[in-house]
Amino acid sequence: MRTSIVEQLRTKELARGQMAICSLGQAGFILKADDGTFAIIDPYFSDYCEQTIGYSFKRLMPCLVEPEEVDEIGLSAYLITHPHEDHFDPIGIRAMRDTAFPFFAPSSVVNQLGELGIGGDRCHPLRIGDEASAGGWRFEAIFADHGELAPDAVGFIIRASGRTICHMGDTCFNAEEWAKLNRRFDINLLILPINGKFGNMNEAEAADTVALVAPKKAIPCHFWMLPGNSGGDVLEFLRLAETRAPETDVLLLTQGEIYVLE
Ligand SMILES: Nc1ccn([C@@H]2O[C@@H]3COP(=O)(O)O[C@H]3[C@H]2O)c(=O)n1
Repeated sequence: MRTSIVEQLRTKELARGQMAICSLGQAGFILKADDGTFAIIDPYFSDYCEQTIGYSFKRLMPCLVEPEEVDEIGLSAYLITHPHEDHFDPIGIRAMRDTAFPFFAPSSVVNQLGELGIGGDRCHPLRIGDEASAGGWRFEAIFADHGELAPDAVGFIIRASGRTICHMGDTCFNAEEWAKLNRRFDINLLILPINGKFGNMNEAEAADTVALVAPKKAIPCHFWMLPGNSGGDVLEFLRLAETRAPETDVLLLTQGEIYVLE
């Protein structure tokens, strides 16, 4: 029998300075730090999008990690970039039994967490520029522009194991803001959308983003999950990013793949 992804992550030995990154599909990732602690960002566990929007948002890839399995690893933090169904999954959150970890998210999400009965003491509303921490993890909410669809959307700088990750959330292209990220942070890994839908960057804009932010490594996301809201030509992204950002190592993760960031 195949070892579950959560068990693979739980037993993964990390040397000092390493961080494990596991893609859950769409914009979801589980992160493990070198002290053995975990954070999760934007996991889409259920079929909530299909239930609320219809078949154009039916998930094409099965859920690889159940919320109940995430309970077993004892999260340090749960991050949500904005309230859309494929990033903030109330079915998945309701299924979790672990009530010890805090949520970090924009106010619109925190309000909805309240409606799910998740108390204010566990919820930390963040606006662009706000910083927070949980155990050995440090977070900063950064610029994202998802337009009127999600006016308080954010991205996140995530720090642990001495590494700096940037998850851009859902956002359009903004050269000025990306140059600011480059000036402010030495980013080990950039995670960015390439789907080109609902205002998000497409593959060419995402490749330009990698060039402007100049991270050491980059991973595309938001493709191959929901027919109406994934997309983006991933091969074209890889080709363009390799040409336009030759200093950056651009990686393609399968859903469920665990990558160890050095
Ligand atoms: N018919 C639709 C189409 C889209 N949507 C939501 O719009 C969001 C745009 O960006 P996203 O965050 O990737 O998720 C989309 C849907 O939640 C929606 O709620 N109904």
